[in-house]
Amino acid sequence: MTSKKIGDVLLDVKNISLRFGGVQALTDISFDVREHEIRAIIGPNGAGKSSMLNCINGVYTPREGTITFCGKTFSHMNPRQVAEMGVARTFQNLALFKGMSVIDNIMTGRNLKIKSNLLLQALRWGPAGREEIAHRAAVERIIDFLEIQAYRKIPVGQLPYGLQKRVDLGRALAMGPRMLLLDEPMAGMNVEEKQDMCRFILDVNDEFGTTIVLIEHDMGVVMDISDRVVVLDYGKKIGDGAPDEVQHSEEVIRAYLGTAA
Ligand SMILES: Nc1ncnc2c1ncn2[C@@H]1O[C@H](COP(=O)(O)OP(=O)(O)OP(=O)(O)O)[C@@H](O)[C@H]1O
Repeated sequence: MTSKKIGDVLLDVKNISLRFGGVQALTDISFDVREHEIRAIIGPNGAGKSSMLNCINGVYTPREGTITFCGKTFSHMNPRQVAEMGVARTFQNLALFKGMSVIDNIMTGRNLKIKSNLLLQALRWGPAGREEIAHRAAVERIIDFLEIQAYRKIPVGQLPYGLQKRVDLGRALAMGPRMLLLDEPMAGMNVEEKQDMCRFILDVNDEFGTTIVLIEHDMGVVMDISDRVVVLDYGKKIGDGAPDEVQHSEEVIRAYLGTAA
């Protein structure tokens, strides 16, 4: 789609299988994500998309298979370790503190980067004070980038849903990720909010060089912004390729696109 430079493989998912009791959520899934790519994961409800994302960011431990990120292979990893390796994530059902302001919510994304101890932070003394100033500046840059300056001090719970999703993106960006996992970033949005979110995703990818893996149900969005698409159905991979290829695959049309609303 664009002339941007796609790099080497950043994430390599190999032969991942995952079960929940009697439910086979994922069966032998393999795909890769290249540096600077926007990679979509699509499929009908219950296809295994969120489970796949949860395997990548260490929330679920797959029964079989490996995940290699930045050349490091793991089969067991907790979410904190994954975050420390540079993977951030947004959630389908927002993971924000509704009573806290926009700025403080985004600041929580900096937690992993804060080095000074709690007492020094509380006193805002010496290095802790300087560190806090640097983190606040980073948060302000994200607020400007996402064009939410007017809402900085407002409790997130008072904002419309589309803006809350933008704050959730800001929280993830505050982690300074190399790869961003977005779980249905446009869900529940109106057309205008979707257009805004698309623009921000493309800008994050372009300006920060962040690699993006997203789950999305809106086919128009997926086809517009993705470089490559993985298609899951009943936990199996049934398609993988450029949006055009995937769109014209008979198996994909039968399983998903043909039945899309
Ligand atoms: N924590 C869990 N415990 C038991 N079963 C689960 C759990 N999470 C997911 N499943 C099951 O695994 C399968 C895949 O679910 P998953 O949520 O990954 O699909 P999805 O493609 O993300 O669906 P949706 O588009 O509806 O969000 C489904 O059959 C689901 O019921």
